[in-house]
Amino acid sequence: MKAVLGLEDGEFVVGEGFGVEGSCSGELVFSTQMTGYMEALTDPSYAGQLLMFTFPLVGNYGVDHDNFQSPGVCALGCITREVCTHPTTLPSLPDFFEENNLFGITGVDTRRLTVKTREHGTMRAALIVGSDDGEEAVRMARAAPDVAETDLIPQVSCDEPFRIPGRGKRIAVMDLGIKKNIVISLARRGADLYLFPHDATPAEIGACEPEALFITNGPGDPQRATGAINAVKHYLGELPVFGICMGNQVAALALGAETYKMKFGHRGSNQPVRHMNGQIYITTQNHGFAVDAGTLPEGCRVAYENVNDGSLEGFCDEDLNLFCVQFHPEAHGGPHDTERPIFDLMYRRIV
Ligand SMILES: NC(=O)CC[C@H](N)C(=O)O
Repeated sequence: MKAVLGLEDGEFVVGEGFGVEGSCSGELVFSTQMTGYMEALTDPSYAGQLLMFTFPLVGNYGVDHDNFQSPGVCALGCITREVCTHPTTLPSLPDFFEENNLFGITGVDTRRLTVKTREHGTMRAALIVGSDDGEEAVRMARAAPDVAETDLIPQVSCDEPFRIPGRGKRIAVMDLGIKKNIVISLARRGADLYLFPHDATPAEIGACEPEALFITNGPGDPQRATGAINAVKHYLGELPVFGICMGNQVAALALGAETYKMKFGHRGSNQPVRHMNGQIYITTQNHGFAVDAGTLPEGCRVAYENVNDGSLEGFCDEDLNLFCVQFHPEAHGGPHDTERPIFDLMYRRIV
């Protein structure tokens, strides 16, 4: 089956399709992770994006549902150099894509397209499976809305509040598209979790009598997370506030700081961050927006920065008991270096 990937700059690449015939368009992003392709594809923060892997072989250990970070694939499409059709025991990625009506393309020089994305900045793209009409793919790419104009959070947030009971501290979680392993990391510490939809009001959140507020990861522009920004504004200083990834950005916005769109973002399981004490950690990341550290108000302290580009990777405010990170300490996929220090620190801060 033919497939074609079109870019907004007019280039198109013809390859071999997998999954089902059809098309999608959105932002083309690359991940440098070497494993963890199912964790990434099912990460709700990839909603609205076509996910391209720089690692040349994807799917070589099949599809294991234990790795899923949400019930299904959230990325719009999957772009690979080579996809494995015969993993040893588990179902193959192409078979899974076919059964679940998903779009994939293989035979693409993803490293070249990654270099191009790094030079040009993130582009809109369209993937058509079942066709090699490159001109049409380019047209679709150019017609795709900008990610900052798309309401992605409601697509992946829970519809109704729900509880994941634990014997420990009560944490209200604003679900902007939470990854399963964040739930696991919090539950492992005994947390009694109350999850709320993205538009829950402070009063609705308050009904569970939380001892802390946690803002999750999520897709798209953090400025669209207005419910979460309001919740942080409301509870800041009253409850400890924690955030991961979009949660970090939301907390900064609630404090009056600014976020910006990065040229091509950080996505992968090999992103080095430096704690301000000098220690380097290798982290999992998936973000295209960042907090402008220079706009953080007085009282906030930068806790982590990215080793590659110096961008903000975490900050805290001791007086307000606020602590957030831009990277993903829950990993999955990726190294577990920061799971214990970050989640232990967050949990210990709940008094
Ligand atoms: N993983 C996330 O929470 C990503 C946050 C936001 N969507 C960004 O791209 O920066």
